[in-house]
Amino acid sequence: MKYQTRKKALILLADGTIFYGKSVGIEGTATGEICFNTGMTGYQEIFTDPSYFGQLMVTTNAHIGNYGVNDLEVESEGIKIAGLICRNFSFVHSRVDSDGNLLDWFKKHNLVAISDVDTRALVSYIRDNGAMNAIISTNIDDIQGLKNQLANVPSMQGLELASKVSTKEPYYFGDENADIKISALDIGIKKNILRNLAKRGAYIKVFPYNATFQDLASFNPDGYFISNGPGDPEPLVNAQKLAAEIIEKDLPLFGICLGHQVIALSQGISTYKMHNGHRGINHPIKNLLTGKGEITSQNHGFAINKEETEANENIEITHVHLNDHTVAGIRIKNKNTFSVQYHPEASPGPHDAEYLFDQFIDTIKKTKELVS
Ligand SMILES: NC(=O)CC[C@H](N)C(=O)O
Repeated sequence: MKYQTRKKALILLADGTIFYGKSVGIEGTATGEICFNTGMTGYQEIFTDPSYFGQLMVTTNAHIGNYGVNDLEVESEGIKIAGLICRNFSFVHSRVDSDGNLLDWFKKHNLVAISDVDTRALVSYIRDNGAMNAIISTNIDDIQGLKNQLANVPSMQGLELASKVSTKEPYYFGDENADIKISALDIGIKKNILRNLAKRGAYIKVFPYNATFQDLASFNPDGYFISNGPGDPEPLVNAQKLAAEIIEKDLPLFGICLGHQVIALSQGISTYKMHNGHRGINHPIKNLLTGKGEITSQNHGFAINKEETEANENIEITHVHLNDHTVAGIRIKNKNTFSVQYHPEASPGPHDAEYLFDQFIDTIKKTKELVS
């Protein structure tokens, strides 16, 4: 498609600010909370990460689409972001193992995407003014109509979205003859978490968001896992109850991101909406148990309350985010539960934190030895 012939498109923020750009070719309107990801690679993994459900993504990488798409580089079936806002959109791509073009993939999923936006100005604006809802559209003439539509978009605070992306039916992942069995609660699980567990010798049964402890326990697992996912963790009362039960019974439990927040809530620690979340693949973390630094992949807009965590004598803070000192990891003292706010499975991102999967498998093995 010729650059000059593309339709004008706009981004209208909840505070009335407007940014203009050009449609990449799919006409329409999309709404959600606007957020930005600073990763320089991994757009396809980001677009398919269920944690982004309900969010309009601004990519700070100046080029999107240049390496095409690959059917294997997905974190779930289908695109999960609500819409894309970028600087330069590549209508041609070049990469030996790509299976196709990003625009064709967007067309297949009917994703509204806007390019030629001054993303540096937009990101600075939302960085300074905080997370907010927005609407993007190729119908640029009826601003009042768009404002009315935007006013009806629910706020991310208090929003339950896990049920929208969770599996409807339980399913299995990995080798059924594996030594270790894990029951995973899917509140928006990324595939690479399952790949990381399976790679370490686990056979996993994945359960829907509303499964009970009895459901998960019926698989006779050696360990339990609570996944990442979209939305506010607070309304996820079923998952919190499940976490509390697993912890109470002192069974091995690992939680990532939304799962980490659910575990904290189950122990009476509150969560809050951050001014702007952490979304990128170079976030520095300090592991307080080893003193070592890690560069990590992150994607979250909520966090757990630090003062309450420090004051809770059953919980130890194991990791902190070095940019803003928010809590990045916890463990329950004298129990086999730990969780992190970031993404050890990366995809995209660095692999510094993969040791957490080893730690989980070791915890499971030790508990198994004690039981047998
Ligand atoms: N990646 C995630 O699990 C995100 C958790 C939660 N939806 C948040 O924004 O904080």
